[in-house]
Amino acid sequence: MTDVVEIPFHAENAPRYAHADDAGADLMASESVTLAPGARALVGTGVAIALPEGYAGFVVPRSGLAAKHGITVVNSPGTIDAGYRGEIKVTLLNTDQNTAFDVEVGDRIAQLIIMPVSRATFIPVAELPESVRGTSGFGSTGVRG
Ligand SMILES: O=c1ccn([C@H]2C[C@H](O)[C@@H](COP(=O)(O)OP(=O)(O)OP(=O)(O)O)O2)c(=O)[nH]1
Ligand SMILES: [Mg+2]
Repeated sequence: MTDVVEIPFHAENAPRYAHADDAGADLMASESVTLAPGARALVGTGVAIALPEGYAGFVVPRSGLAAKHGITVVNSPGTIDAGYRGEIKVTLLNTDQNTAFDVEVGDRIAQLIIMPVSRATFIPVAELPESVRGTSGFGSTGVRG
């Protein structure tokens, strides 16, 4: 890690890095919920933070829950704005079509990545500068290989 950002928080359980050099700090559920197959739920973490100006938090899934149980975050990455002082919540989705998933209080349900972000000034122009890609996209280079 290159820099350490100090982030005031308000909660019982702080987001927690499992290893000192992890990018994501785990977020714990503050409530229990059962996700039926294919169901989603907005799950509280009990955590509120005050990010410094110029930073954002991104709520992303945990790969273990995804690979083993099909649990993901609907709006991944969920964006935590620097000015947001409310509780961080996680929109969990159970993509498994057959098996329900139980979330217990204290379970690590997602992780929070803190990143510096740029603010843009959008400048109206008649034409955009040329580029190699131009307007090609959406599989223009082929979808396999
Ligand atoms: O996964 C998420 C995403 C967002 N938020 C909180 C923090 C964020 O700053 C705020 C607004 O998020 P966003 O801008 O993504 O939602 P919106 O639907 O555009 O709501 P708003 O109109 O309040 O901006 O909701 C979460 O707690 N979890
Ligand atoms: Mg918004």
